[in-house]
Amino acid sequence: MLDRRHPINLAEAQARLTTVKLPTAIETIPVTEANHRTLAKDITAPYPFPNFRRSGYDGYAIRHADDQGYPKVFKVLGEVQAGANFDGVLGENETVRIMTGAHVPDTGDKVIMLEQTRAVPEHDDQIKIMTGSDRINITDAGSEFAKGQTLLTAGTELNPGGLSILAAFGYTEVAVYRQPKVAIITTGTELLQPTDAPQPGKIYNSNGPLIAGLVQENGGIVTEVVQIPDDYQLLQANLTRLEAANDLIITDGGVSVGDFDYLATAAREADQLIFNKLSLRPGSVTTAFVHNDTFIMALSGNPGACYTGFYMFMEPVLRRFVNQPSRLKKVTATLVKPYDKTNGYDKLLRGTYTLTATGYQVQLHGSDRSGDLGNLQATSCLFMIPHSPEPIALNAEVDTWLLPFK
Ligand SMILES: Nc1nc2c(c(=O)[nH]1)N[C@H]1C(S)=C(S)[C@@H](COP(=O)(O)OP(=O)(O)OC[C@H]3O[C@@H](n4cnc5c(N)ncnc54)[C@H](O)[C@@H]3O)O[C@H]1N2
Ligand code: MOO
Repeated sequence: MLDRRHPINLAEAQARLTTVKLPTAIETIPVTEANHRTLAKDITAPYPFPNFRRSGYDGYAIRHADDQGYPKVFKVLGEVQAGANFDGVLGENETVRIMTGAHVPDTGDKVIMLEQTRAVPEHDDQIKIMTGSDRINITDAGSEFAKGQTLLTAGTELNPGGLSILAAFGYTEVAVYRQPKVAIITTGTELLQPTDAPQPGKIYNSNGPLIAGLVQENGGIVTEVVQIPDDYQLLQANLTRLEAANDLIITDGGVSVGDFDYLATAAREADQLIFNKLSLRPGSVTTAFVHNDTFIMALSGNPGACYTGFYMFMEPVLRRFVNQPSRLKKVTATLVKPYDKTNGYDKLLRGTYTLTATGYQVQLHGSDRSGDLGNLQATSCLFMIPHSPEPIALNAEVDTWLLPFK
């Protein structure tokens, strides 16, 4: 029997997904592995930074009292390399040669740059400072961060800049949100293994690598990509097995109303059905449900629908798992290429965009068909043609989502 489904629109489907409980958790990992991970706790400065008075130049450290009457010869008490410390005391017209980044002696009040000095022939222990300097050329201890100051706040997605701040304070480990473990089940008796020879009626599994790449790119850990024929027992067995070891499951195909669309059956029997019909093309059959406490995103088998469905529904879930908003940037763009078809459903098309002086411009790139995949490489945005009995006007303003990593 054909079950009645209740289509909802994109916004409603996305809103429902934000209420799904996710098994988020915090883990501690090495800082060296924390790029693009989300901080779970504020990071504070364990000590002032810099934690010593630091020379900003290669030159000579002198006392204020001696900072006059140039040109003048100073006695050089020693040399302070970056990393070294000079324990002595500067007396009248005494100096130390000091390198950029080195600890300035407590009695040094100013650093005169090397370029403002001249050697004193036959007196290696002397230096002639030719002119003074308005600038101190010393970075004070604590001038960038005071002890206890917040360096990075919880919720920050770390990048190499943030990692360098952590490293600067000697942090080796950091508390971050755990990445979701994601299993992918592709379904279809028509699917060949990559090593199989082409056969009539059969196709290679292109959505498996597509979804796996998208999950990884958006912060998930792909634990398995399973390929099964249309078989309800096999599907159930795999769902049960993978639910036990994963945070999220993405399935692909078998979600429509056909005789072998077993994902639709599984969704009907789920603990919680979130939606199983969208008033949106492609991907009207896209389904979401919770089974054995695991969120399952059932994407359409049609490659174009699989792709748009991932970005609209799965990417925000993956990002929420690590406490981050979606990376898709929603903008309004001007439709600069005619699109003459009408549709009872809203249409989400694969496009390319440019940013001009007057704003974003968008156009369909390649095919608008759900079963086509030739434009997935070049697509840089998705844009919405709202349902209407009339074709959309050229230069109409359309909702557009700029895709990440494109
Ligand atoms: N009687 C109806 N038939 C269909 C309807 C409908 O409302 N009534 N909806 C159509 C629409 S719209 C879509 S979208 C598809 C959705 O189908 P499924 O998501 O259940 O996917 P399948 O039927 O399994 O496959 C659809 C298509 O995609 C190919 N496919 C499947 N898996 C892969 C893969 N891993 N890699 C590449 N291509 C794949 C599959 O061979 C089919 O060609 O249903 C319509 N039918
Ligand atoms: O829902 Mo389907 O619109 O062809 O992808």
